[in-house]
This record gives sequence, structure tokens and C-alpha cells, in this order.
Amino acid sequence: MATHAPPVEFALPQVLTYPASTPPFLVAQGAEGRLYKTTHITSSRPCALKYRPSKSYRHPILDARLTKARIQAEAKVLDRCCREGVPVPAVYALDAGGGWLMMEWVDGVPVRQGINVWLGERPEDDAVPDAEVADETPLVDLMNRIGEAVGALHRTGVIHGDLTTSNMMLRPWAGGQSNGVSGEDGEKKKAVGGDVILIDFGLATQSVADEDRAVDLYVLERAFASTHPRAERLFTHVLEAYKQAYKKAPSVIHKLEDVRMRGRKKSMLG
Ligand SMILES: Nc1ncnc2c1ncn2[C@@H]1O[C@H](COP(=O)(O)OP(=O)(O)OP(=O)(O)O)[C@@H](O)[C@H]1O
Repeated sequence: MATHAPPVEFALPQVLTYPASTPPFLVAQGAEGRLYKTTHITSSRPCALKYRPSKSYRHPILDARLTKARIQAEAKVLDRCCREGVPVPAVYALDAGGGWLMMEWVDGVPVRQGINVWLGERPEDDAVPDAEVADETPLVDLMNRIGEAVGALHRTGVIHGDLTTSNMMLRPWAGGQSNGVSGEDGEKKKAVGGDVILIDFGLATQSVADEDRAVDLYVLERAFASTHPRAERLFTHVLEAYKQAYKKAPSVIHKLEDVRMRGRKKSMLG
């Protein structure tokens, strides 16, 4: 946790300008918003504060309306997911008019990072030795946990809208999970261990249409293939676990075939 306030590059939302025991720490700066780490109620309770500053290029009334609607929509979806047991950060507080949403801090690293540690530096076209394939269980288990999380999400009628391995965090299990394996193998195993928590619901919508769910899966499939080409063949485990977690999955997977076909046609036409 930061002990000193970082240099203030941007105007802070008012809530972060009050005297607080924990100075806000800017974690991420995106096109639409900023993500700060700070604390909620007590200094030992870390939280994430998502702030959408006003956009000077938009008409002020439209801008205020849009920001408010987005913060409210994200909070509503997170709240719904939380109540239905989908692994997402809990909402602590919000001020939609002020453009911010405060939520539970998820300790850990993005799934993308964990998978990359597991895969190591091996060049993409390197043949995978059999022994290594035989010991892929921790990575396959992670694929299963991703499928379960997405299945739980779709079961509640929520479409994420931007499923990637950067929009999922790996919250480490207590004591790690290297199961006594030390050295490089232990580290790799630990890197893909932990609970999968879905984050960034800025583009989420509520829908019960198979088509929308299939597009959500397709976005993840494409993102996965381009981010982790050497693990692409393991994506089938995500879909298998999705089927186990969500009873209407077969019709979504069926739709996914159509969505893939459309995607292929589109890329052929350029
Ligand atoms: N609850 C959280 N706990 C810990 N880290 C988080 C949390 N939420 C987000 N982060 C970190 O901050 C980064 C940016 O968050 P997020 O993706 O939600 O913002 P964004 O991309 O700016 O949002 P949007 O796409 O809605 O504009 C994430 O990649 C993640 O590393």
C-alpha cells in the first residue's frame, strides 16, 4: 500500500481530496477513466475507486448524463452479480453525479499475467515437449475456473461486453498453491493459482439472449487466442467448464458457431 501520495497529475474527484489516512494511488489510467487504490472506512480496508472525469469535448449536460448513467449501470451490474454469487468485487459506495464508484480491492494479478508467467519465455513456434503437456493440470484448472466464472455471470443474465484475460484477476489462495513444489515449477504453479474475479463492467449489459452470450464468449475466445497463442488449444476447457456451470450453455455454444462463422466471413472480406 502506498505510504506517500504520488505526484498529483490529474485533478482528483472530491472524495479523494478529504484528509484520509491512505493517500490515493493511481493504478490505471484509461481512455474513459482512472482507477485509484485507497481505503474504505478503516485504513486496513483497501478499495478501488473508479473515477470517470468529465470530458471537455462533450456537451456538459450530455457528459454529466452519460457519466452518471455509466457509473449507475456498472454499480447495478456489480451489485446484481455479487448477490447472485458471481465472483466480482463488492460495491462499497458510489456518487454517480460525482463520477465515481468505490469497490472492493482485489489483491492479485490479472489472469493474463499469471498465464504468461506459466507459459514462460518459450518462443511461440517451439514444440511443446510431452512431459510438459502431461503437467498442464494447473493451467487447465485455471481454464476451468474461467469457464465457471463466465458461466455464473451468464446465468445471472449479465453480459460483460469486454471479456479478456486482463479483465479477470487471480486472487491468490491462502498459502499459495505450489503444493510443496519449490523452485521454478512451484512459482509457475503459484502464478496460475487463485480465485478468478471478473472486473471492469464498464461495458456490461443485462440480457438473456443466447446471441449476446455467444458474442461475449467469442470476444473472450478471440482475445485469448491473440494474447496467449501458445495456450489457444486449451480454450476448449473454458467452454467445457462453462457448460458445466450453466445449464443453458449448449444453445449458447451452438450460437457461438454462427458468431464464429460470421467473424471468419468478415475477416475474409477484410
Ligand atoms: N477492484 C479492483 N481491485 C484491484 N484492481 C483493480 C480493480 N478494478 C480494476 N483494477 C485494476 O485497474 C485496471 C483498470 O480497471 P478497469 O479495467 O475497471 O478500468 P478501465 O479499463 O479504465 O474501465 P473502462 O473500460 O470501464 O473505462 C485493471 O486492469 C486492474 O489492473
